[in-house]
Parts: sequence; C-alpha cells; structure tokens
Amino acid sequence: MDNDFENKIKELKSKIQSYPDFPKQGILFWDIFSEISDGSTCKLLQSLLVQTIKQNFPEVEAVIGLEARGFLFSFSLAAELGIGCLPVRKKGKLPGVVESFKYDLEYGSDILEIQKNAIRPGLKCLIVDDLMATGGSITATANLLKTCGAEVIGCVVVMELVTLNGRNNIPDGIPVCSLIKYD
Ligand SMILES: O=P(O)(O)OC[C@H]1O[C@H](OP(=O)(O)OP(=O)(O)O)[C@H](O)[C@@H]1O
Ligand SMILES: Nc1ncnc2[nH]cnc12
Ligand SMILES: [Mg+2]
Repeated sequence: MDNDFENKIKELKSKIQSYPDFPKQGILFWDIFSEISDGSTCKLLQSLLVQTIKQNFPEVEAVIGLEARGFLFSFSLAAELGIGCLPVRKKGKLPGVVESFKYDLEYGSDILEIQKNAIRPGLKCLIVDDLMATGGSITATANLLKTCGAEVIGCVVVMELVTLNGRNNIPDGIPVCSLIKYD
C-alpha cells in the first residue's frame, strides 16, 4: 500500500463515530453515516472504493449491494464502473422469483433474498457493504449467489471488525478487501 493511500485511509478513519451499547447492550456500533455527512469525505470514500475494486477485482461484472447500508455504495460504484447493480434485500421486499437464505448477525438473525432472474450463470459478482462483523451477511449473500449459479469473486467493505473473525467464516476462501480495520 502506498503512503498516499494509507494517509487517505487514516483521514477516513478519523471521521467515523462509534456508539457504545447500540442497538443492544455490549455492542460498539460503528456508524457509517457519520462518515458520509460531509461532501469531501463522500468523494474520498468513493475514490478509495473504486481504486480498491480496480486493483483487486478488475474482472467484476456486477456489484451486489446488501440492504440497507450496502446500498449506499453499490449503485454509485456500479455506475462509475459501468456494470450492473443487483440488490440483496431482507425477506419479503423483492418481487418475482427469489432465492432465500437465513443467517446470523452480531446482534440477531434475519433472512436475505435475491431475484433469481437478475443472475446469469457464471456472472462475476462483487459483494459490497459498509461493514463486516461476523461475516454472516456476506456468507449468506455468497450462498445465495452461488445457489443462483453466479461466481462470487470477492467482497469489499468499508469497515472490518477484525476480532470477530468474519474473514475466516466466509466460505471457499472468497477474498475480502476492507478499507478500515478495527481490533
Ligand atoms: O458481518 P455481520 O455479522 O453479518 O454484520 C454486518 C452487517 O450488519 C449490518 O447490517 P444490518 O443487517 O444490521 O442492517 P442494515 O444494513 O439494514 O442497517 C451491517 O450493515 C452489515 O450489513
Ligand atoms: N458493531 C457494529 N457496528 C455497526 N454495524 C454493525 N453490524 C454488525 N455489527 C455492527
Ligand atoms: Mg447491513
């Protein structure tokens, strides 16, 4: 990593606020919205994500955004890269034929869905989200995509909670790039 990139990451890190005991006792919540409330940080974050994707996943054909916070990034990244943007949503929100997968979070459990007709066999997909904690959401999404016949080439997240070991819980050695790491 070059010095310029590292300095920009430090700047990003300095903008993120955390909230103890939200949404449950014992959880330290890292708030992506504190990061993007000012215009220059939005621009910086977008450019670092684009750089990371171009360097690590140049073959990407579709960006997969996870509801809700992943949507902050998936459309703008897909638009900038000129590729498709496909949503993964919580149960009951997507029309048509969907594939579903139940998963656990750091603070609960949920069901994710994807529209089957959006995926063609072998589509090279990159999962994008604000944060990886246990890796449950990314794992569920990777399983959904594989069930639909897509190829999961990797994941990009803004923040990674390293101590929760999410990276090692994700199946098949799918590579994860995170901009900011918290111990
Ligand atoms: O690695 P994991 O343990 O799966 O946790 C990370 C996920 O948890 C949060 O989403 P959440 O489902 O809480 O809600 P939101 O994005 O809809 O706000 C966060 O935005 C990630 O998607
Ligand atoms: N600690 C945390 N902060 C923000 N979002 C999260 N999603 C799962 N764990 C989280
Ligand atoms: Mg989320």
